[in-house]
This record gives sequence, structure tokens and C-alpha cells, in this order.
Amino acid sequence: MIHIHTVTAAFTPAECAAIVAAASGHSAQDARLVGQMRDHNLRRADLVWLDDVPGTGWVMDRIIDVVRSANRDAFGFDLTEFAESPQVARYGAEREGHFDWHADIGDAMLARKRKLTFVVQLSPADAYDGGALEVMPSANVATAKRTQGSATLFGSYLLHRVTPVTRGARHSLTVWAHGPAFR
Ligand SMILES: O=C(O)CCC(=O)C(=O)O
Ligand SMILES: [Fe+2]
Repeated sequence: MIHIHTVTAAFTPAECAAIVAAASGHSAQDARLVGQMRDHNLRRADLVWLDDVPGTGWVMDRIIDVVRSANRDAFGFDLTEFAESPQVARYGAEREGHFDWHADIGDAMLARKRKLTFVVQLSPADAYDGGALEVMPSANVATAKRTQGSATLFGSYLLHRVTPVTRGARHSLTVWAHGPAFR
């Protein structure tokens, strides 16, 4: 099975900038983790839930298109819904924004139904240092494509992390596709 799938131009650079601008006009929450706990050693990022931002419905339309064809091409998972709002995260160098190794499937009601994780690089690759999205499908770590507008998809059960940002800021867009339990 393909573990990690990349869509090179899921969004244009202009669309990425529009998403960041819309999210930035909204007061960010300190990142919540699966199960709502806050642990700044595990994750340090500012988070905006896109469902709270007016005028961003087109983002979800695009996500649905891209996830549908990527799932058909690469995963073949039984996906039934997007049960949680997409989130825009900002990882800033001023506090070494990061997200340590974790899997997205959790015990919470919605988190346990997560099957496919979809992450878009919203920032230009040269806007920050560090901030690499790494996924561990086996003993080898794969680094996600850094190009602005590219999307990385992987099974939500895989361990992944975002390394600390040491210069500038990295924005990402994350959404999960949900469905019945794996079998
Ligand atoms: O920002 C990223 O690249 C990954 C975000 C993530 O892993 C998550 O929200 O669960
Ligand atoms: Fe994650």
C-alpha cells in the first residue's frame, strides 16, 4: 500500500495566501490536541478552525475534490465524511513552534473515526527554516514536500511530527477524512 501521497499543486500560491490572510484576521486559539488537552512541549502553534471564518467555503470544496481523487488513486479507504473543521496552524520561530511525534487517531468521539490526514503547505518554502513535516511509515522517516500549495496525505494512524521552526513562520492547513473503523 502507498503510505504517503503527495498532490503537488492542490492550491495555488495566491489561494494559500488568501487562506492565511482569512485565518490571520481571526483570533487564534492556542493549539488544542486530540482530546482537548494542551501540552506545549508536545505542540506549540496557533490554531484557527476554518469553519469559524466566513467566506472560506471554497477551501472545503477544494479539499473534497483533492481528497476524493487522492483516496481513489492511492488509498482506497472507506471514507464517509469530514466530521471536523479544517484547521489553519501557525508555527512561529518566536517560540519554536512545533508538533512532536503523534498519531491523529485518538480516543475522542471524532478522533477515533479519523482515517486520512491531509496537510497543505500554506507558506512559501523560503519563508521559514525548520518546520519540516515528517511522517514515519516504517523505520524510515519521510519528509513532506515543502512547496507552497502542495498537499501531503497519509493514514491517520501513522506517526508524524513538525520539527521546530527556527526562522520565520510556517502555516499549514490540516483536515481529516473520517469513516468506519479499519478492517
Ligand atoms: O501542521 C502540520 O503539518 C501537521 C499538523 C498535524 O499533524 C495535526 O494537526 O494533527
Ligand atoms: Fe497530526
